[in-house]
Amino acid sequence: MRENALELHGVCKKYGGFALRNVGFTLPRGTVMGLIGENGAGKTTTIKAVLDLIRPDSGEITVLGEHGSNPSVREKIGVVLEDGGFPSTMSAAQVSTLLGRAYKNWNAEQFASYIEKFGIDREKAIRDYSKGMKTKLNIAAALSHDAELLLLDEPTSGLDPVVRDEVLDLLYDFMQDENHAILLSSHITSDLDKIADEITFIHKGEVLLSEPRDELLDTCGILRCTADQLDALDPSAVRAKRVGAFGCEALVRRDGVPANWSVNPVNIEQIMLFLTRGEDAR
Ligand SMILES: Nc1ncnc2c1ncn2[C@@H]1O[C@H](COP(=O)(O)OP(=O)(O)OP(=O)(O)O)[C@@H](O)[C@H]1O
Repeated sequence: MRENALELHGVCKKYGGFALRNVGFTLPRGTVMGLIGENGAGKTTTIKAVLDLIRPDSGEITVLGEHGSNPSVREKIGVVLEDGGFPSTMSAAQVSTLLGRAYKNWNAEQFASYIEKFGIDREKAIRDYSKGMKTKLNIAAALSHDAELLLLDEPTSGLDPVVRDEVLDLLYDFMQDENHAILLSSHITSDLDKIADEITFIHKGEVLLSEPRDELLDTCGILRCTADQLDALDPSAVRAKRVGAFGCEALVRRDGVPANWSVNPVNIEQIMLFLTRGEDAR
């Protein structure tokens, strides 16, 4: 069996008022995983732990079969970090020279072609870029050194819908190699609807679910019912609920609800809202 692109087991990291608690998930090669969660849930902290930019207090992380600090592994990871970036005085041409020294497999022609495709002036200093241009530069860099795993923190935020679609197409092309994998954090759930095979949902530093997206959407739904009906259900069928004065809404497993009850389809955004804001049922 092929090794996983990424494995996290029991990863803990404590800051003053925040802690990652027992974070664990597995990203198989050939898979795009969307890492979702509200602001401050711990997505960036998780990605930084994978990159060995912060040291977890405990737990194990394996990247492409090795420890993330291993230089040969770092070569194979393409990264876009929200607060990462290149010195603002540099131009795209200078970034290419810099990365040509950093990566053995740096492909200057490929980078130049992305830069041209994205309409970026090679000689312009990054400080004069728009937010979207900076993101595009970072994505071009991540895709230009023969990486096998992309770790992308909010790669499409700040991009207009047309460029967002272009970026998703590039990620789709990247995934044509079945050895490749992508972990991508995003608030833009419509992007995840287009590209993610798996969804990992992190809430207050804990993974609440990590499942194939289609299975999640097929097996779950929204039930609108009375409090008595909700109480009559097997508790294991109810993943989250909201109880109001005039009725209840619950995120349910379809197979735990009587066949003659109507269960509405659910999307990723609704699941995220339920698990974040609904009463915790499980
Ligand atoms: N170096 C640090 N020292 C102290 N606290 C930190 C540090 N880095 C992150 N945190 C805290 O950890 C929590 C999680 O932050 P993180 O950036 O991982 O969230 P996130 O899910 O990526 O959020 P967002 O969607 O807003 O980017 C936050 O409360 C943040 O303030």
